[in-house]
This record gives sequence, C-alpha cells and structure tokens, in this order.
Amino acid sequence: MEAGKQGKRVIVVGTRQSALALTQTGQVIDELARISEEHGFDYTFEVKKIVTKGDRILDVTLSKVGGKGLFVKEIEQALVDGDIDLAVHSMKDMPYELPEGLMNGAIPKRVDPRDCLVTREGGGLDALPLGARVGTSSLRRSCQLKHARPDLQLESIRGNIDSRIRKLETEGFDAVVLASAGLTRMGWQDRISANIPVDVCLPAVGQGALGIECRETDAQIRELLSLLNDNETELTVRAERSFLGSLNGGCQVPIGAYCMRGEELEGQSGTYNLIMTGMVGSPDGAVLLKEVMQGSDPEQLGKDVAAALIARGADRILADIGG
Ligand SMILES: NCc1[nH]cc(CCC(=O)O)c1CC(=O)O
Repeated sequence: MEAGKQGKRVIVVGTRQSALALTQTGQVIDELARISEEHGFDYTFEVKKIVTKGDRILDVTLSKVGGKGLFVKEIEQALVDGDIDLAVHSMKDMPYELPEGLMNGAIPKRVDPRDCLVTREGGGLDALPLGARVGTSSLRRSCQLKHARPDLQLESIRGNIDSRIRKLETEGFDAVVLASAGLTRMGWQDRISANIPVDVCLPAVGQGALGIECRETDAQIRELLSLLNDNETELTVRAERSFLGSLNGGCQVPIGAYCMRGEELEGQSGTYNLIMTGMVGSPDGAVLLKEVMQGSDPEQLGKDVAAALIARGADRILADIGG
C-alpha cells in the first residue's frame, strides 16, 4: 500500500441515522481520533447521516422486501461519489460483494456475537412458558429457536432496538430476540435477560463486528483504517463472509455462522487454526443443517463449510425460500 501523505483533512464519515448506527459511528470516530493523535495526523471528523432503503421501509417485513444490502447501498453510493470518505456499517448488514472501487478498510475488534433474549419475566429460553410468544423477524433466529423449542410462537417484529423492546410491553410478547452487540453498544446491557449459546442459535455472519468501508484509491484513509483493524476479528469474519458468499445469501435467509480463532500454527507466524460452524435451515425449523470444520485459510474454510452443507441439500432449502 502506498503511504498516505498526511496533511490537514476533514474526514466525512457516513452512517445510518438510527440510534445504534450513530452510537457505533461515534465510538469508531473516537477511536480514529485517538489513533490520529497518537500518530500525529491532523485529521478531524464529521458525521453525515444517510437514509437507506432499509430505514424507509421499517414497517414492512424485511424478508418480504428481499434484496441484499438494504442498509448500505445509499451509503456506498455516497462513498463512490466522494460525498463521504468512510462508512461505518454493522458487518452483518454488509452484502458479500462490495461495489467496484470500494473495500473493507478495517474490521475493528468484535464484541459479543451472540443473540440474546429480552424477556418480560427475566430468564432465558428455558424459563419461557409453553407456547410463549417470541418476537423476531429474522428467519435465522426463528428457524433455530423453533428447532430448539417447537412450542414457541415466533412472530414478526420490526423496528429499531428501542422500539422492539417497547413492543415487548405494548404488544404482549413474552420475549424478543436481539443481537447482544447492539444492546451492549447502546449501553443497555442490563436489558439482556440471557444470551443464547451459539450452539442453540448460531449468529448472523459478522454479527457483533463492524465494517469500515472506504475507497480503494484513498491511501490516507486506508493507512488510518489499517491501524484500527483487529487481526483475529478480520480472519474469523473473512471465513464467515466467504461462507455467506458461497451460499449467495443475504441476511434475510436462515443462514448462520460463527468462526473462532484457535492456535497459531507452529513455525507459521500469523497463520492460525480457525474453527467454523455454519448452518442453513428451513424457516419453520423443521430442517436444520450444521457443519463444523477447521482450516487455516479463511476463504477456503468458508467455501468448504458451504460445500459440505450444499452436499446435504442446503442449496435446495435456500432455493425454496427464494434466498
Ligand atoms: N438487523 C439489524 C441489526 N444490524 C446490526 C445489529 C446490531 C448487532 C451487530 O452489530 O451485529 C442489528 C440489530 C439486531 O439484530 O438486533
């Protein structure tokens, strides 16, 4: 990479305008400002809020709208057009393929990847009464929860985190399912009744991680972002995204994956054993296929796990639901 020439620069950061998006963008900017100061860069940061298609249709069930990248397309266009210099996304909202000329400049350290339950009475899955009403509009979550607890009534719920928690009270749900990461980033971790173990509910690809997108040609930003990257998160998220890419899935199909980094390989500095679990299921939870594999090349591992699931019929399940 060409070293950037550091002069004075106002860096415009694009983000969605939800409370969570603004909070996590603020956290990234604080971190980038700290890094800039540490390295003697004369950078200041400005936030630019961008409304995405996903924000405009928050009242419709997303899986019915379909399409990939509902929460990122407009932001990526602003990046291509030069209206912003970098964009902060929730990694799990990023489609596998980025537009020509854009790249993932940094994947900062991941927080808790698990889903969690926010329940009316407290306690986790085991504490939910028979036939409890659980709110989620994620096919991945309903598939796995239904598989673990066939008695549960999974019902669609949309909106930002705060409105989903409110609906727990106003719409009489016994529980809603949310990403632990979102609640933690908002400082609302005391609302988490229980985290759901990954072997019960495999998270979405990239859940708990952020993706910082930039232009391939912007050497200054690339240099800055490289200082924010977390190697362990990058390796594991690359494996999960390779899996997603091989299955051609967006975040609206029952696909889940979680990769962990194991030991560094002997005599191969920077190369690690990676352990990944991938799943594909039917929306009603009747079919749930899982594979666990190990490897040291993230892209290859993702492809291998996808191939193993496809060999067991994952492609037919996904074709059936139009994924
Ligand atoms: N689907 C929306 C979304 N996109 C990112 C997060 C927060 C979690 C994360 O950053 O992985 C959420 C909320 C949720 O799923 O509860």
